[in-house]
Amino acid sequence: MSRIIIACGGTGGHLAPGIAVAEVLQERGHKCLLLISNKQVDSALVEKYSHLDFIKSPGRAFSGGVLQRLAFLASLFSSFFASRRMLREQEPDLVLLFGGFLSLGLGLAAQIGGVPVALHEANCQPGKAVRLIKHLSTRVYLPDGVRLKGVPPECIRYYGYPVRKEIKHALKVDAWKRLNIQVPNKLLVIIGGSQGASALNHWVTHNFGLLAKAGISIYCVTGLGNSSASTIHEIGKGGVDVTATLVPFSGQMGDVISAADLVVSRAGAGSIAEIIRCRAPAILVPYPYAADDHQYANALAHEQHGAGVLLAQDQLGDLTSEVIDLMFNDWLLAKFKSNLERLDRFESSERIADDLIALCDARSIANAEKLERVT
Ligand SMILES: CC(=O)N[C@H]1[C@@H](OP(=O)(O)OP(=O)(O)OC[C@H]2O[C@@H](n3ccc(=O)[nH]c3=O)[C@H](O)[C@@H]2O)O[C@H](CO)[C@@H](O)[C@@H]1O
Repeated sequence: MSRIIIACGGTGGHLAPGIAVAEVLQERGHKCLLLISNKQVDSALVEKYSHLDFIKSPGRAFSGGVLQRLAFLASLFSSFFASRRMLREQEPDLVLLFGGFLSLGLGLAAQIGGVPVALHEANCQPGKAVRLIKHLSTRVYLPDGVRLKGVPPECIRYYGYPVRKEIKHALKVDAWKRLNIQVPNKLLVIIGGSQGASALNHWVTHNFGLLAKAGISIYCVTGLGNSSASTIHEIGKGGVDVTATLVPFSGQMGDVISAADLVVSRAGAGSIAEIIRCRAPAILVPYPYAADDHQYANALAHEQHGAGVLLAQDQLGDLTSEVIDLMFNDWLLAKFKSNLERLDRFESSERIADDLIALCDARSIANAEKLERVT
């Protein structure tokens, strides 16, 4: 049995793949400890995974002015020393880092403590933490076609984004039933990533009247703290009741995405991988302030694969007509769906888990041989 510490908190896009890999490792008899942050979104996401072990760690993102940067450095120190203590107590065979601020302290502590580091980058434009830790890593998992300067090719694996096993493509009617919604004609699903997207939420409230007249119901995941759960009613064609359901957070993202005829989403790597898994044609609106514009790179790759459409946030004025055009274009939707099927990396979690186990085994063998030579 190997012991692996997984740093994956801070945002849903890091935490969800950490959970996906931990579940496979645990099923295979290995022990995982998942490092998460104090953020509300982490607590909401882990709620239903009581069979996994989570531990909260201090840490904050590298951003803002001089004071925030000093606070970041202070939190990096405290996370580094907390990680050193944890490594001594847990004696892991390996640490797996999903990027973000929680990865830095643990990555440095692991490197100094002689514990192998594996690193997963989800985005088509690698993030700061990943660029800093890449030199410490024995293994780096990258999205297809992405290069990371300075990492030897033998350390790189292209295994895709691990999607949690409960996120599955479901029949629309079954998903509607489980979400407890009535859809008289078509359903548009809006997802703003794990934090929600206020620009998309505003677009929903200002455009629902028009969409309802075109026969389009809405299910919108607004983000924690952005609104309370509510349902808005409009009268659609033929006097039917058309609804917009708003929920701040969902623990059923597989059903939410599968329920859609069309999705409008931010372009986080996690949402895109789940949109692919659930075969949902999507219009992606990248968050324009994401570090190094990585969401634009993610959305562009998705569009170039013929699996959806990229719409910049400064073109939100065109979104309503885009939605209405695409929603009733069965030919294009079918084309997107067949390309989505082609893009699915079904076995990402399993391949990463197998590879991590092989790395742990190789380390045990090397350690045993070293011990034999000494004695
Ligand atoms: C603003 C920003 O910089 N976001 C980044 C963040 O993603 P962020 O966490 O914003 O979003 P992602 O789309 O990558 O992932 C969201 C994850 O949260 C889950 N979820 C979301 C809402 C909800 O109500 N319930 C729920 O379970 C989704 O199912 C998914 O697994 O990390 C990703 C991975 O590095 C990046 O690609 C994103 O660009």
